[in-house]
Amino acid sequence: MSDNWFIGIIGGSGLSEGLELEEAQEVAIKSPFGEPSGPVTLGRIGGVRVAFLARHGQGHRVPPSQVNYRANIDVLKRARVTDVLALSAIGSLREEIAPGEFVAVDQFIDRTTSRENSFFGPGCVAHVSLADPVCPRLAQYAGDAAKAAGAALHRGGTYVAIDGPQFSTRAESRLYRAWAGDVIGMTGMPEARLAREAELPYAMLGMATDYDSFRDEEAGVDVTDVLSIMRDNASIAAQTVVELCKSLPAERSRVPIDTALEHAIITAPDARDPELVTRLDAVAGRVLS
Ligand SMILES: CSC[C@H]1O[C@H](OP(=O)(O)O)[C@H](O)[C@@H]1O
Ligand SMILES: Nc1ncnc2[nH]cnc12
Repeated sequence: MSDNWFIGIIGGSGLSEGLELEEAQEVAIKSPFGEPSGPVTLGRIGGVRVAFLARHGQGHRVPPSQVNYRANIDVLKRARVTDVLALSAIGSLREEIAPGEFVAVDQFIDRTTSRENSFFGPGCVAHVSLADPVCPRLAQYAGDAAKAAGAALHRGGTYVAIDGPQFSTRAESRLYRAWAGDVIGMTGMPEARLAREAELPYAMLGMATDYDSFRDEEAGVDVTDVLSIMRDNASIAAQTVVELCKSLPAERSRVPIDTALEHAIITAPDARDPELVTRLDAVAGRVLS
């Protein structure tokens, strides 16, 4: 029994229908940051507590730029998860990352615009470090779990986050390769930023569904191919979560990300906006109360 781990799983396009959890219970958790993508399913896998949230909602209703990333992270924090693993469909920007293969992402380039990308703001300003946006421990466990589930895994990779919903032009795809992007998706940012602000160790396993449109001789990305690879990957992704829960050590030791806000809030206590401070009760209550 590893009762001090509580794993939040954000299921992306390939996992909208959820995971099989023991003692599953669906709860609608309210957030002061608005509507999350849907209810959170709480349960256990082999004694480890798990909270599952479908990023695009049940039945994939929410497009990538309309996902309320703040509410999603806030409700997972309210559920008291200790760590967050995101499972995402990605396009490959590299010949060596073939469709069907998995990537334990470790860096992001954020090309998104107009998404709420911080819990903080006027009346409570905070600056967390994001140099290493992924928790190395969780990425290691998740990568090992993906391999145990039968995935071909690449450890490390830079994820270029775009708004979408359209796939990239050929010129954009070539540009992202020149920027040293390895994979591309529409959801990793601001999700990873917000997890850090909420002091939640975050890792992302990307499941390559296509080569992005950098190959001159090939047609561009086709969503039919993406969905077909996604369906093939879904059972490996679900098994990865099972393997992860099986592999966690009984005790969860603390990591620096657990206290990422320790010295991050720079607004003087008497200059803080009480309304915002109240909204931050789950995300930053540890340092604000
Ligand atoms: C259906 S392909 C495009 C879609 O898939 C990815 O979603 P997620 O990261 O939630 O798995 C990608 O980011 C796009 O939103
Ligand atoms: N090529 C691609 N671009 C952006 N998001 C994706 N998700 C899956 N494949 C993708």
